[in-house]
Formats: sequence, C-alpha cells, structure tokens
Amino acid sequence: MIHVNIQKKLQGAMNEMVLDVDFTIEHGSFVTLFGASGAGKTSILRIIAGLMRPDAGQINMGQEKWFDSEKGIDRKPQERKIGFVFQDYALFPNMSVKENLLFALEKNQNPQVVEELIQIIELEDLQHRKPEKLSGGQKQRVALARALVRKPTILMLDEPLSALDAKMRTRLQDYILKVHKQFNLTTLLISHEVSEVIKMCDRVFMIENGRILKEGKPMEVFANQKLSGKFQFSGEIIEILEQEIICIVTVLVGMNFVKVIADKEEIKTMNIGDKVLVASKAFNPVLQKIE
Ligand SMILES: Nc1ncnc2c1ncn2[C@@H]1O[C@H](COP(=O)(O)OP(=O)(O)OP(=O)(O)O)[C@@H](O)[C@H]1O
Repeated sequence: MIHVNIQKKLQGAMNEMVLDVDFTIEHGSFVTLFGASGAGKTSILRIIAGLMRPDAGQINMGQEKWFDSEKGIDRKPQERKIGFVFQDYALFPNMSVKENLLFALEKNQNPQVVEELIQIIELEDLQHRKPEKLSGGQKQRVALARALVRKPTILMLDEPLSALDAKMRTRLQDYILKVHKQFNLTTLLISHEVSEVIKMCDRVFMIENGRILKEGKPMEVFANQKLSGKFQFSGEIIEILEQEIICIVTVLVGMNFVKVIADKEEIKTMNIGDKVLVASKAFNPVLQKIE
C-alpha cells in the first residue's frame, strides 16, 4: 500500500497553483490520473518517483518512508523501485533493443530478467534492431520492457500511448495489462482517453487544479448516476449538424461513428472535441458530457 499526502506550489499557466493531494493506493491496483492539461498529474507521478521534491508532506510505501518533510527523509529515485514510461520513448539510439534493456540492469543483477522480458513482451524478432528501425508502438514496447528490468513494485505510465494509432494502442494496452498482472504491479497511468481508462483501470482520480476532485471506479466517476442506461459508450463529438429544431451529433466511439439525434437545448454546452457518454434512456440514445 502506498500513502501519499503532499503539498507543492506549482507555477500554473496563469498563476500559482498548489498541488495538494492525500490518497492511498492498495498494492496491485491499476489507477488512472485523469484531468485537463496542467492539472498536476505529471507532477504527482514525478513527486512519488522522487524526481520532484514536494514542499511538505509524507510518502509511505508499506513500512518504508520515502519522503517526510518534517523528518528530513527524501529517498533517492533509484531507491524507490519505480518503473517509468513516458510519451517519448527515450531509448538510447546507438544501442540495440537488447542492449537498451541490458543497460537498465542494476549492478550485479542477474541478466536473465532481460531474456524473460523479451519473451513476455514479444521482442524476440526486434531485439537486435536499433530504435530508429522500430515503429512508435514497438519503441513503446521496448520502453515498457526497460521500465520493468529492475523489477519495480510501481509502474508509472505518463501518457505512453497518446502518440500511437488506435490499433497499436489496443495492443499496447493489452501488454500493459498483461505485465501489470504477471509482475504483480501497482500501476499508475495518466490518460486522457475515457475508453482507455474504463478498459484499463479499477480506480480513477479526477484531478483539477492540483486537487483530486472525484475518485472511484471509472464508470461511477464518468457516468451520470441518473442515466441507468442499458448500454453506455464513451466517445468524442466530431460533428454537430444543426437542423431546424434538432441537431444530429456524430460521435466517434472507438473506430465507429454513432449518429445521435439530440435536442438543441440538451447539447447547448457541447462542442466538437468534447468527450461524451452515449447511453440509452427509454430506448433512445442520449448524450452526456464527461467533465
Ligand atoms: N518543477 C516545477 N515547479 C513549479 N511548477 C511546475 C514544475 N513542473 C511543472 N510545473 C507547473 O505545474 C503545472 C502542472 O503541470 P503538470 O505537468 O503536473 O500537469 P499535467 O496535469 O500533467 O498536464 P499535461 O496533461 O499537460 O501533462 C503546470 O502549469 C506546470 O507549468
């Protein structure tokens, strides 16, 4: 179990913002941090990883104290057993896939783990290639394998899939879920994709302005409790066609389009690009904006 209670003054886009969060995550959970750009999600991960120092607070990992401002404890990042995958792969360009993985080994660590990871993440055919000869999805698989070389207890994923196309994204999601279970990890993911959050995680923290606004199971956090729909899909509005009294709203759900007839009043706060839930109410599809 990890308990985080930290405060840090951040330089927001317009003015100063105080990051102030207090949460506990059970071992083995898959948690997503969800929220607008600049809300403080990356800062939370960096603080837990020891890459950014909070102004005050504590971070306890089980019985271990990683940070305590009052007692002057601040464990180094390499002592915190965390694997990190960022949006940009940050692989060494002059090393092959396997060399990149071997380079991540700790001093005196058995290199057998690299062979295991190559097998689990299915990198056998790519292991002798240099990163420049890999696709984005393949590079991200290598980055995932590299993050696991030191057998971390926590895996942190900062929008690792946002640069990938839908098919590649789905494959990577499956690899992440596989290693999450197989390595018995506690995983923290930053994602802006509602469908991804619903598929991947068992808990979501909605972050706004440096604070946790809501938390819970993804469907509870995203769905409007009033909509007891028989079906619910999340998607993104890509077109709003205004007719005389109604609108035809096209929503992209995964790789498919759904057209929903909506009342102008009902969708007056919705715009192209908004994330919405398409749910059923008395057999008619209705739209609901996701905060
Ligand atoms: N070391 C720092 N000191 C002070 N402010 C910082 C520091 N690092 C980032 N910030 C600021 O803190 C705010 C939150 O940034 P952060 O990267 O945590 O947001 P985010 O929610 O991850 O956003 P995004 O989704 O765009 O990555 C930003 O306005 C940023 O400029």
